[in-house]
Amino acid sequence: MDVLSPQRLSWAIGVVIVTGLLEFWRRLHYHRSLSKNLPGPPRSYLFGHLISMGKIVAKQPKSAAPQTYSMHVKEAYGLGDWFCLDVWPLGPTILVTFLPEMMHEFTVKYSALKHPAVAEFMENFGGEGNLVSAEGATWKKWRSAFNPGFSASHLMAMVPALVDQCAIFCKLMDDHAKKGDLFRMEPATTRLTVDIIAKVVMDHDLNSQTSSNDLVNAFISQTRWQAIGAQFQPSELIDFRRPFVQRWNNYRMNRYIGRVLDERFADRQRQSDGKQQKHVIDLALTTYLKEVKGATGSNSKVDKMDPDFRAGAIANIKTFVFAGHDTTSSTICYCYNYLSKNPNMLAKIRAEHDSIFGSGPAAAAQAIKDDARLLNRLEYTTAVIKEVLRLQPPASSIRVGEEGFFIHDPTTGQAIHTKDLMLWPVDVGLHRSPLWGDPHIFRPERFLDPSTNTSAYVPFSKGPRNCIGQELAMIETKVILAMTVRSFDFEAAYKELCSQELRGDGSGYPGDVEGVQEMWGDEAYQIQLGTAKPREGMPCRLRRRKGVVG
Ligand code: HEM
Repeated sequence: MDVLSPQRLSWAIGVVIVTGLLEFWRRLHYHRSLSKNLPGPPRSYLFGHLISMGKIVAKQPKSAAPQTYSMHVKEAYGLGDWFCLDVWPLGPTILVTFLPEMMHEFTVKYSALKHPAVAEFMENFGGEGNLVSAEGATWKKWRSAFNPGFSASHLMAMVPALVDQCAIFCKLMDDHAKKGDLFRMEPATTRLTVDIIAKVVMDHDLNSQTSSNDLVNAFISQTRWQAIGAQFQPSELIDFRRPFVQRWNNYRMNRYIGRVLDERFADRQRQSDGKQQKHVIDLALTTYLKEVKGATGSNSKVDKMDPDFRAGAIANIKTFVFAGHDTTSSTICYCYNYLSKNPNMLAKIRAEHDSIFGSGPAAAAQAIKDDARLLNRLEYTTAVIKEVLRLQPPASSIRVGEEGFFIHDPTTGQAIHTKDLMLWPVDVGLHRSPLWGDPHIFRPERFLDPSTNTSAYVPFSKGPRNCIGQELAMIETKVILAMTVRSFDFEAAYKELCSQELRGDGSGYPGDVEGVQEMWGDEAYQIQLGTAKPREGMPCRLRRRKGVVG
């Protein structure tokens, strides 16, 4: 008998189709049962919340950052401060919360595991074992190894190097001011912050502000080709070039960082005094050498790096370079934008810099180098940065629920079983919650008032998985503001998006002027590009302030 007879083939195909449909239906039923008794927008059995979500997304600017959608869903459907979004099969069933008490339950009181979407996102920016998505013993090992690299004393010691990078940035901004040209601020702050983080993490000069650097070019390309799952643009999922470009970029990053790591390892083997340094790269090597020598009980030199260790170290250095620049660069852009729109606050921050560094901006760099502790006196500047991070937080934590783990509505006490839910404390929602009184208003003074309730303020997340680089981010943003806000007047130039100067700048931004062009009255709304960034890279013009030297 013919094994592959037409009848048998039809039966086989039929069985596969029916099995597939049954499996689809089983999963659909399971996901719908997760969201069945939870609050959320109007829902249907077949589409879950997809239709309700789609209506909201359609009213937003085309490439708005997904983290902003949940706020609009809440407003449009009159929901409370936590609710469910069942978007299966496009994604997992999400429990969104804007409540600090609820977030506390799964980030501080109990640190739930990161959602698999985090590892998927980090795959192309870090890789296996990276600190952001690693768990358990691997995370613990790396976090405790790297913590000393972010101690206050080490960061203060790094300040002169930061000032040198900022001086290059000031020179570039001065050139723009002299030309009076139209340019995008985000690519410039990205190159500044990536040069800073490479210095802090690898003790290495990338010089990307003034020349082309392969590592930085690979990072920028990787961000543009975004990991699947970070953007809700279906067209991106079907671009056949994506996996090839991402792999190529990963190869370039690994090759570059691998070379720096190998050189450092060789240098270290040459140094007989085993000089203790606190750059992330040195801390990684110290951990390794301790492990190897501990295991063999030997004091002799270790000639070769174990390939597994080397891959883990590269993944983590890459992660630091990514996480350390992608978020801070947009924070700096937003600082300029908010200050330019609020002249009273601009005057206040300038007055603070005058009083602490003396009246000429040129003197600030040397003053900071001489005494980095001056940065601790910048109270108003700190409040401005905090307020920028409140309104425009670049990232949130995303966790996964588990069997037997419940979180609670703090008002009603309702217990929610978290199994198979994505737990998303959306920073934008927490930061624009009614708890703040005037949530959509830029008012740095709130952070100077001890009576302000800041429990919902979580730009760096909370608990053991909070941001390891938060102090560095604050320090570098303070340095850059201290060295620039008194020299230049900044003006966002969204009205000039169609200009040839921007269209031909090779930045990759789309120059999109179709459809809705603002969110919460702000044209510089966040889009998703790596982490959340100012739309169109914040086109702007700079002018040198009249009568100011330096
Ligand atoms: C304004 C700047 C920054 C913001 C808003 C920010 C925000 C965050 C947030 C929300 C998390 C938690 C992510 C999660 O739970 O999945 C995080 C984690 C992390 N951040 Fe930052 N970050 C900033 C700057 C930096 C810098 C400068 C560095 C590098 C030195 C850095 C390195 C990291 C790392 C390695 C983690 C993972 C920590 C862990 O899980 O142990 N970040 N950051």
